[in-house]
Amino acid sequence: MTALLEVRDLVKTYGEGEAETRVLKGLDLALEEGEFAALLGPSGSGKSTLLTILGTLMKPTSGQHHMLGEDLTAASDRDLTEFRNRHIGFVFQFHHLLPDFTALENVMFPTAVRQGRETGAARERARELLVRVGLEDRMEFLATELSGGQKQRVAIARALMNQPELVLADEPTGNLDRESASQVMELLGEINQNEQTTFLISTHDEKIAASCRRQINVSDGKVS
Ligand SMILES: Nc1ncnc2c1ncn2[C@@H]1O[C@H](COP(=O)(O)OP(=O)(O)OP(=O)(O)O)[C@@H](O)[C@H]1O
Repeated sequence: MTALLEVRDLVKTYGEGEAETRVLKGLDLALEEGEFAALLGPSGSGKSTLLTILGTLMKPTSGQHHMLGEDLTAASDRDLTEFRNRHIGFVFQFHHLLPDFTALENVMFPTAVRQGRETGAARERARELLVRVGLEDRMEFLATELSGGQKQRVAIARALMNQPELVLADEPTGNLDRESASQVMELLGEINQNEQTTFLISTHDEKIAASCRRQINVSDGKVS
């Protein structure tokens, strides 16, 4: 296997002076292509902070960050945005769907906005993805007309729109009942198997973590 991403000696502090909180304290982590990994750790241990940095949405205070052979450590904000749009998908606990738009529009819009136009190809890809996540009969439903599990499926389809190599999921099942949670995990597992997409999934749920092939524990600012 080839390393998809690697961070070394990652440090992240929030605040300054007396208020300074050191959250990541020299964390090292490598993810191989095609991994399906759970990110575990007590509340406040820095899981979201790590995902935000791996997603290039925030820079670390210090440390190295490489992905797909690119050194992201010193990249400009503009380059990071482009890199993120091409290579990384996000799924959050609260799906952040646009309530007044349909499932199809929610999947298609981020790409359309980025491209500055709505292409037929984007619509086709969004349709395919919604079929893929089992929502072929809900494409034209408004986000508000969907169940929690269905909304999360839409969010997963949206995350896959640009065929990212890496999907970062922050508590993707945190808001779901047990059955919807295991369906969502099954779906992520299928996508991982079929498309070799790498997944890093933060969770507090031991069962969810056990269903992943690798468990990564964060404690005291490092991977233990
Ligand atoms: N923007 C911020 N400013 C200051 N402190 C922050 C900020 N974001 C997070 N923190 C602090 O960093 C620590 C780690 O937070 P983070 O959200 O990464 O933890 P987590 O492991 O994801 O927690 P949880 O499991 O509860 O979601 C916490 O102590 C938190 O208070």
